[in-house]
Amino acid sequence: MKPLIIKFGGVLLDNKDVLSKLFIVISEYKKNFKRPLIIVHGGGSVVDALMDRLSLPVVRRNGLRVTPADQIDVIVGSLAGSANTTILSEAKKQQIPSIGLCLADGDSVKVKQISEELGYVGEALVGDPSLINLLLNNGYLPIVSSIGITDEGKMMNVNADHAAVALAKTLDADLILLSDVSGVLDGNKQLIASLTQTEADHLIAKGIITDGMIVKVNSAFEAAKTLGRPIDIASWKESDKLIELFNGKSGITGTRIIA
Ligand SMILES: Nc1ncnc2c1ncn2[C@@H]1O[C@H](COP(=O)(O)OP(=O)(O)O)[C@@H](O)[C@H]1O
Ligand SMILES: CC(=O)N[C@@H](CCC(=O)OP(=O)(O)O)C(=O)O
Repeated sequence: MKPLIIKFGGVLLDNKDVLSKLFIVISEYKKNFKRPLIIVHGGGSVVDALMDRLSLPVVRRNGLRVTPADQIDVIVGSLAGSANTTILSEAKKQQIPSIGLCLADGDSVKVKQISEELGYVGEALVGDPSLINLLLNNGYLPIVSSIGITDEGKMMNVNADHAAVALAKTLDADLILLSDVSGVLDGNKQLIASLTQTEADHLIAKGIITDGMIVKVNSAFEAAKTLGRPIDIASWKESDKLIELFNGKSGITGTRIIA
């Protein structure tokens, strides 16, 4: 059975109760279904809060955080440090054997600087599956932050949806993108059950899909095309539906992205 990557981030990391509930579901899933799981996480809102406390500016271009040299250390501390360890703590509470990693560990996802303008922001590329497969074969749950390192040894901030897609390609894994919304919403804030690239392009052009959701939808199409299967975007809030979602059942919840 293919491994499953569950990606989450955003305000979930500020919400310990919901994060705890999600880990109860993950623990149940691990006990009942022998499928290897991997978590990839972001934590953009945790970084935003830290930037605010440090009076550092937050600038995003096309959904990506501009990351100057004087911010990369605090972003690494926030994502690969506190966000990663917060998630690890929830796994430990559920007695799930787990390990905190970043994209550079085992060269699992390769990273290349995107442009001088964006600063220390990395493009996520297919890497080496060996380390994560070794951990999965030994029963560990890898919890991977979206911090990477270039071949030249520069730390990079990677959008966590991009990171999750690159890791899914590396491991030939299934992928679910969990967020703080029930899925992709239309102009009347109603959930869209499934989306093709043409429909999505139209909603982006009309300004109905904006900001981080543009990155998420485009990442999902990229993954769906390469992996040859649909990708679900759903909410981490709907814990009662997640097991079925993890098992690939359609029409349960969220938006199904179809290449
Ligand atoms: N059409 C849309 N449907 C749903 N969410 C949207 C849409 N357009 C923009 N968004 C915004 O995208 C956000 C999710 O993207 P993002 O904040 O990057 O999520 P995450 O942190 O989970 O990766 C939602 O909270 C919402 O504010
Ligand atoms: C380059 C870039 O934009 N990096 C993101 C990484 C975190 C992330 O993607 O977090 P979510 O999954 O919560 O959105 C950032 O700094 O916010």
